[in-house]
Amino acid sequence: MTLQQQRCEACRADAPRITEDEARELRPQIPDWKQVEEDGEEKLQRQFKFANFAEALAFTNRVGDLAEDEGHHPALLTEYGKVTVTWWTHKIGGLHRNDFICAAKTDALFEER
Ligand SMILES: C[C@H](O)[C@H](O)[C@H]1CNC2=NC(N)=NC(=O)C2=N1
Repeated sequence: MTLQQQRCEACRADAPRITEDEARELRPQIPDWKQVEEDGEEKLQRQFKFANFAEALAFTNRVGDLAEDEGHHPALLTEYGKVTVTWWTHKIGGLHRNDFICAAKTDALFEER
């Protein structure tokens, strides 16, 4: 199954961080995302461009709905014509498979907008 077809699992504090090998295998499915380190935590981040603020806000709310459906939540920065989405797993202070699934699902929302 592709990442977009998978569902997030309930993340637990003792959940395993994604391994470098797994990440390397999954990255081609989310080519527009970059892996960043912030406050010592690995995160996935992508900036989406829009025509104006209203479209950026509409997309923001759809990502919010996705987050609620999956029980997994991003950081969202909404600006005029831009939305920066950052996924990581707070409980483990780093990246879990869930974050790759949610990044792929976020791309699907952008593509079907
Ligand atoms: C109780 C609730 O399910 C947990 O706090 C969830 C909520 N959403 C979450 N989102 C993210 N990104 N990481 C988490 O660890 C997390 N935990």
